[in-house]
Amino acid sequence: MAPAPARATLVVFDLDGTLLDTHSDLVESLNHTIAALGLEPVSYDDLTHLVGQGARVMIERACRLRGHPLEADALPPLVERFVAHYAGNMPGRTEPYPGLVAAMDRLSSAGYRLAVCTNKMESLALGLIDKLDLTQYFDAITGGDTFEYRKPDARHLTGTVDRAGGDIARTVMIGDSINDIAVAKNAGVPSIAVPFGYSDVPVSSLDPDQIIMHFDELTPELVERLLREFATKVAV
Ligand SMILES: O=C(O)COP(=O)(O)O
Ligand SMILES: [Mg+2]
Repeated sequence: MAPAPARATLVVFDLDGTLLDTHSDLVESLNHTIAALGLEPVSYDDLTHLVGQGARVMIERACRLRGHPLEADALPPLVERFVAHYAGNMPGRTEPYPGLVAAMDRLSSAGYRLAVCTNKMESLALGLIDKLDLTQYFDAITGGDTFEYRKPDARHLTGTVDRAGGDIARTVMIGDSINDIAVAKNAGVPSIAVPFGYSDVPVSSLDPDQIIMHFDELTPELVERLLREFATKVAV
């Protein structure tokens, strides 16, 4: 019997702060949301401590930051207010980071599959990617509410890989913050960190396998080298 064809190599992207510079719209919708409680607006610098676990946690953290911890029943209407504002303004000022589209073209033409694994709500991720006309690049897009678990739980990444028809042994994860590097470590795949997103610590302290400063550096050669080096490391 002929051997089964090798499954495609998959590059999985985080969304906020990695694929897309979403900061203006996140700050604007968050401030619109907390203004309902009379709270002072937050700034871009605050965002690095607030983003990472989806809108619910971001709102909770922003309220705490403004000295107004929330009771459990206060949260759902605020989440609704955030989602309505954010979805209503998409794509707003959000745009892909420089060089992203060229990098995705380069990888796709070389036969690589691409996917998104974000802790953003799935509906917001799908809507935003669609508004920016990028949907056709991805074999799977999963959000923080797609499964019962989310980054840094390994199953969010392995579930994304399954949906994209990938192979966990031929997968690389790229992201801007601790959840992305941690999910890669938890799932046993190499990671690439970008320093231009929303990490509250320098990405080098997260111990990724590679840091790239610009998407020009994201090439098939880099992906192959990381997979090769990672396999050797694991085998030792
Ligand atoms: O929206 C968030 O809180 C996190 O989103 P990300 O996982 O795409 O960075
Ligand atoms: Mg991110």
